Amino acid sequence: MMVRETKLKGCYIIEPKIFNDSRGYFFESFNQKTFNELTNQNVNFVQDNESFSSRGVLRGLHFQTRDHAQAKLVRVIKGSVLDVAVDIRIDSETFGEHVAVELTEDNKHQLFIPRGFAHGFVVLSDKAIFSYKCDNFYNKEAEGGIIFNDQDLQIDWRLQEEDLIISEKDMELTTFKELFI
Ligand SMILES: Cc1cn([C@H]2C[C@H](O)[C@@H](COP(=O)(O)OP(=O)(O)O[C@H]3O[C@H](C)C(=O)[C@H](O)[C@H]3O)O2)c(=O)[nH]c1=O
Repeated sequence: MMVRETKLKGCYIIEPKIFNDSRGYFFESFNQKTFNELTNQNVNFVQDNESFSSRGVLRGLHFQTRDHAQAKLVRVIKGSVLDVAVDIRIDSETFGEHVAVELTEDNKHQLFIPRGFAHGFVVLSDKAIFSYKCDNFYNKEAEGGIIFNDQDLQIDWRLQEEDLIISEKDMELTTFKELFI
């Protein structure tokens, strides 16, 4: 497993070691000991999620507030997505900055997103199965979000806006500025 920290402190790209042979492939999609050693974290994941989406679906940007904040370890089992993590830790040197990482069934890369981030992704392939681990439970009442095309965040989602498929809920999310004023 290779781990490298992004420009956002505590946010890591993980490249698992893939064992290919004549049957196909094997890799450890998560190993708590290796993960905690290489990322210097002590994360205890409690909930696994999976979503299936078609090309153009954009889920996010979402977070959970205060004690319900979630760290996530995200990956793609089928297809490809552009995964975006936004640093919304108000005391962070990279407050308001984001990383955008292509996660695909071929590269098998994973992104660890610590608590204090907003998260979203857009599907670049025809279909995508997105799988992720959370270190805190879902809490509907604690859900928050930032509109995908926020003018201050300036996220390049790669696809044309007219090709995006976004839920009504996500189209009503607030702006970054409104969150912190
Ligand atoms: C997140 C979640 C949702 N739900 C229920 C609530 C809704 O009835 C249904 C769909 O939820 P939602 O539209 O919020 O799903 P996504 O848009 O994929 O939300 C996720 O999108 C971005 C990418 C994230 O990082 C978050 O994990 C999460 O917010 O599943 C649950 O029962 N448990 C859960 O943990």
